[in-house]
Amino acid sequence: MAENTMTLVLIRHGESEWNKLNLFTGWTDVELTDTGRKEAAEGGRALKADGYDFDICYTSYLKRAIHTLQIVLDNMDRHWLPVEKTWRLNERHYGALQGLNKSETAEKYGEEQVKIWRRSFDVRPPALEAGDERDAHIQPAYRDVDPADVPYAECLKDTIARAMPYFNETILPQMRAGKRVLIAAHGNSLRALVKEFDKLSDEEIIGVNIPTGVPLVYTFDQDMNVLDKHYVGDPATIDAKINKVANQGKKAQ
Ligand SMILES: O=C(O)[C@H](O)COP(=O)(O)O
Repeated sequence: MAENTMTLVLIRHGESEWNKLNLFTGWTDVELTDTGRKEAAEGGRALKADGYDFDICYTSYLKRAIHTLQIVLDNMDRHWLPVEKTWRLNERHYGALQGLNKSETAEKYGEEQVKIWRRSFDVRPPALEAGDERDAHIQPAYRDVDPADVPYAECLKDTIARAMPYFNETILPQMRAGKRVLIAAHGNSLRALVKEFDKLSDEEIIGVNIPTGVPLVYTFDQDMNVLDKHYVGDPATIDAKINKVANQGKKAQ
């Protein structure tokens, strides 16, 4: 790649306890499973084996992404890298669906409705009520966030509206200054970035599913045109993981 290109690596957290149980998670702060920790370690080892290195890392306020990043850095022997955490890279807020099983929700409301809640660009899932125990307004992690910015439910459009300003104002200047950036985040906060990077239409983004724990490498020119984009790892394994995510909203067989 030419010298004035910028490299950015995205990684979705490894399998979480609620991915394993197939529950809508959103801002619920659940831990990685052993499988998730292994996925993160494999992601870190694959990056190191392919010669990647980083100068600065970003992650969300949610421990499944934070721990994924720590495991990746552990496997790259890069514990000392600066890490900035922001709620703006949190998973899309799944509102009142948080805690419900995706297949059971498809049995109850139909697969089409679940697909709309999971993948539509601008239809929000049902909102949480203020004061619900799942309401982020009453959680310590968000005590310094303007309450007006803390959602009760988000569609992808909302996630883009809170993630992209952070990307453009905080992350992109680092990239332009020549820093190699790693972002550990979530299925839908990464879909938000991918939609913008790849200039996908509201329809095209519906078909995009991000696998757990697999590094996704972007190379941009200085105008943020994508010069290259590829996952690091075995293509068949990655395809199987992508299909698994796509099928999580189907009724149980
Ligand atoms: O929040 C969740 O449930 C997952 O992290 C992403 O879920 P999705 O693939 O159903 O949107």
